[in-house]
Amino acid sequence: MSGLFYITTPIYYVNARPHLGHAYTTITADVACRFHAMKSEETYFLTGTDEHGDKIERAARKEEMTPRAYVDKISRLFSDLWPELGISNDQFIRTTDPAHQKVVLQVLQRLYDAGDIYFSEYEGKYCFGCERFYADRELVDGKCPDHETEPEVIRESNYFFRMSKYQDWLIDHIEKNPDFIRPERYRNEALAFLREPLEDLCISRPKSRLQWGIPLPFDDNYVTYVWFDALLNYVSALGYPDGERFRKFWPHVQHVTAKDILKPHGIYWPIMLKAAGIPVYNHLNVHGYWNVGESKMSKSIGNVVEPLALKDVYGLDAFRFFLMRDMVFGLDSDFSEDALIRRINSDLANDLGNLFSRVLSMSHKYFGGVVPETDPDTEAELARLKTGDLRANAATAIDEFETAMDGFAFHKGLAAVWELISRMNKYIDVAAPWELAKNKAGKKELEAVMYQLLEGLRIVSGLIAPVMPDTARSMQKHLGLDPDQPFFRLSTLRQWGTLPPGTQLLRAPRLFPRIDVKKKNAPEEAAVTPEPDVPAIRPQITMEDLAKVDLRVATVVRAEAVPKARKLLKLEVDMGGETRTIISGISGSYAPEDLPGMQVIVVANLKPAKLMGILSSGMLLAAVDGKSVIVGTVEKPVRPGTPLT
Ligand SMILES: Nc1ncnc2c1ncn2[C@@H]1O[C@H](COP(=O)(O)OP(=O)(O)OP(=O)(O)O)[C@@H](O)[C@H]1O
Ligand SMILES: [Zn+2]
Repeated sequence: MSGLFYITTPIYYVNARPHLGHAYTTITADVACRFHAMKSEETYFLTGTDEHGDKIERAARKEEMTPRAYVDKISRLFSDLWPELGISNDQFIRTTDPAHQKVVLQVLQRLYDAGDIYFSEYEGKYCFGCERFYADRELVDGKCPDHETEPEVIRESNYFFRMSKYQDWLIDHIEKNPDFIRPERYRNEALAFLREPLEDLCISRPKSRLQWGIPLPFDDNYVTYVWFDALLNYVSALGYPDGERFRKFWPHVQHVTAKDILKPHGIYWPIMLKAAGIPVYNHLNVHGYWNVGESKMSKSIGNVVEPLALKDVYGLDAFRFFLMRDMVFGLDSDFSEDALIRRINSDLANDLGNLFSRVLSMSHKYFGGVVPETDPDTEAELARLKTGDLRANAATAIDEFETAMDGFAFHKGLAAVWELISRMNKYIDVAAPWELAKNKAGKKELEAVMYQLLEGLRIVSGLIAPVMPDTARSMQKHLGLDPDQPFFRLSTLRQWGTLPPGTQLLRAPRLFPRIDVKKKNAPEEAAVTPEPDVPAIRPQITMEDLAKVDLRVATVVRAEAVPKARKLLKLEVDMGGETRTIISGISGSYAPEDLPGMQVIVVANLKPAKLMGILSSGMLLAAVDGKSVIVGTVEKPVRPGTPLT
């Protein structure tokens, strides 16, 4: 463990107000930061705004403001939003900050002196919407792929950064450091890009065309264009080159971005760092897009969702939980309010909320709201007998959570916690405390059962803290713990038996009110269980009908995306004695790397069919709940090929 952690978000371009996409990236960084604090690391969290360029000049003109007044206004929309979303950033940087501009000048001058920046005339196809030149091969039918307009041919003299010189170095670096860009699909994308010769990067604009930028230190007729200005924020914020914070945190840096800026972060930035003699970052963590229907949520398209509006209706923690749980980090995800409501009702109101209030209510009923004594022998005996071993389940959940969160697989980290919650819910049903309470002889067992459940809740409350800090604090408070003490530390969570017997518990709260799907916008006050709509049961069949279907357990060996298909994955599964290819429409809910090793249930005698030109021999069983698809599996590992009867 390094003991230090530095995380950054992209600096957002201030030509429009923030939307859910920006909120997602920033919440992601916040969750990662809080998680590392749980590991007792010292953390530093940077976000900010990118404030130069002609899109901003134009946006300001449209509002009849000076660029300065305009960027002040929009930047404030971002900096004011973050506290509302529970973002714990240590610094908010603006590329118009004088200290930042000074660093940009220093680095540019150094690279110019070293011969890595040169002056050259350039003729090219320029898209004014994108503010960049396009190579012919990047155009679609001769048009800009984003704006669908034909770029104009313009001739210009400009300054260029000699990126080509560092191409081989970068390929080697990415190959030697498999986690440098993650998840893997983006590493592969970066490597694929580097298979083509890397062109030098145009880094300036003549002042005649753009004034709103940092003037080049070696030529006053030009201003810096985009990347040197923007990317250097990650070091200038730390007081590069001599700042104490730079020395301390830079060796531990991780960046987070969406895939739209993979190229600048995965290619330009490491090369800029290398050329400037600054150590290269540790990890670039890249996520996909929130889509609305078929399109990326984006301010240019105008299909944006306001994060504050959702937070105000559904509550901050529920909103943060939904974003972290529903998106597989790295893949695209469809946003819908219905999906958000489903998550709140099932995972939060039902699974977690009910568990918490059930356990607290029973503790009040049986022990007057005081944490009971317990003894290890009874606990061990219970685990052996019938009820399952919550202590072992909790240890597994913590390990899986830690591994997943370290690797930015937030959805998996939360799934591990919900697995523990589900085991605790089952534990109550099996242990049936209400039966034990009926006679005196059951007292010791009852105490042990309730103690384990309370201890399990303490652990759950700690594990959810990075994603749902307010709920975590509330749970801790109700468990009689001082929420200001470092109970969220992973090391404390690992110590089974930390909750002191004799602690006074508070009355059970309602952590998450169910949302009435019909009334939607208002969280409902009462009612606990009814589930959202499920399809009607189909007509009856006989045993003979059933016997026709051959269901087998199979183990996934390999999984990959099917090119050009949005929802399909190609799986190789081990059926015991034979390996089959199965195409399955689960890519919206699973990343290929999630699947190898997972045991699935396959309809083994389904007639093979071709999907996207690939023969699929069999079908995976899965629960389809709206847009989320959950693969059916077996409760314990079994031999591949085992039939289900
Ligand atoms: N749909 C989205 N899903 C996830 N993240 C997004 C989304 N849109 C924006 N972001 C976040 O914001 C960053 C880009 O910000 P930008 O200001 O360019 O937003 P935008 O709405 O995509 O703008 P534009 O429509 O002009 O491309 C991304 O790298 C990502 O961090
Ligand atoms: Zn364009």
